[in-house]
Amino acid sequence: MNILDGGEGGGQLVRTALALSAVTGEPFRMRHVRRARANPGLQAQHCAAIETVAAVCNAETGGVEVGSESFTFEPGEDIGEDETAEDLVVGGSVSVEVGTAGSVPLVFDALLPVAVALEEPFTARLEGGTDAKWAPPFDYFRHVKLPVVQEHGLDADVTLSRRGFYPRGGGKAELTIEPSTLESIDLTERGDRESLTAYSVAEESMAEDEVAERQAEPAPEDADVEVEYAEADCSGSAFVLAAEYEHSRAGFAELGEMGVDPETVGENAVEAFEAFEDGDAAVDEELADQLLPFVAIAGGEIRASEVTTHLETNITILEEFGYDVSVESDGDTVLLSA
Ligand SMILES: Nc1ncnc2c1ncn2[C@@H]1O[C@H](COP(=O)(O)OP(=O)(O)OP(=O)(O)O)[C@@H](O)[C@H]1O
Repeated sequence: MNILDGGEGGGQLVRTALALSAVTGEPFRMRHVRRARANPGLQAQHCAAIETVAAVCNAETGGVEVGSESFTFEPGEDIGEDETAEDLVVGGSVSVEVGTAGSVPLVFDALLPVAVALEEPFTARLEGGTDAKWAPPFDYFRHVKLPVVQEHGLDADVTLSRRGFYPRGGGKAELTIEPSTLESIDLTERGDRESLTAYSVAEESMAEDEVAERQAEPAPEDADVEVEYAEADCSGSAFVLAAEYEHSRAGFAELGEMGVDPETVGENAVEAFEAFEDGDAAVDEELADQLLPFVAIAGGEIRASEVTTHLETNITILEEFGYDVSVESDGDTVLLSA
């Protein structure tokens, strides 16, 4: 069994380990889960990711509860003697409640790479936060990350039936992954920008104050603007600026917050977008760390703006599963290759 140390990073190490364990069939124990965080151990969102990925590969799990700093994950509980790792990953579906506003897109992140090991389609129905803090808002997942992996051969589809904001959550979304073969992920040049779309969403009671329109006000003039007011269990808002380039994509997301003007929410995302366009990275910082497991599995090269701690710690987990990802400085950018 692979013994992993989760102490140097956050929940992303849990998600990466789950995906790779399901893909390789290699069981693992993770110790010191989120040890340096103010609330160490597994949180509801991580337990939901474990439950979801366990369902797709028939895994036996141990120590999975909120606050636990050590857990085990063993794919293929019922595996027969003459079966191989590929037989572990089964099709079907699972319904999981993340609870309150725990992030649904982060649970999807853990499941998405497992498509490369599937024999039959698998659907995960999740309930929780669709637009939660410290996580990709739903429109980032749907309009930035998912298209990138789809363009590289991953067959998956997502639908949203209800938004869920902090603190109540209650959002509902479903991800279906199909058996897929990934192509090498080569994202080293952006090329010219082909489109820019601002997705601005707010809970319906905020329409009176035109929150979604005001978030989108600072968007560049050439951006298409999509404003949405959604029914949800509590108020909340999100803004995502999604850029599509000749060879790549990038997204810049902000959540609305009490005491912060909607215009400032939009401005923060626009500033991040402008800084990105001033540099030479091919993908935004968050996408770089989220694509790493795909680069490890399929090979390829990504040009990112810098080595974030998310990238560094994620690479250590990939290495534990036998994947080799190198990081090389190249002028003002870094090249991640496998
Ligand atoms: N604004 C954003 N846009 C896109 N992705 C984001 C954004 N904010 C965070 N993310 C992504 O969310 C993930 C957060 O991972 P991280 O390990 O920090 O979170 P976690 O599972 O909530 O655990 P922890 O609380 O331990 O940090 C990362 O993959 C990061 O790229």
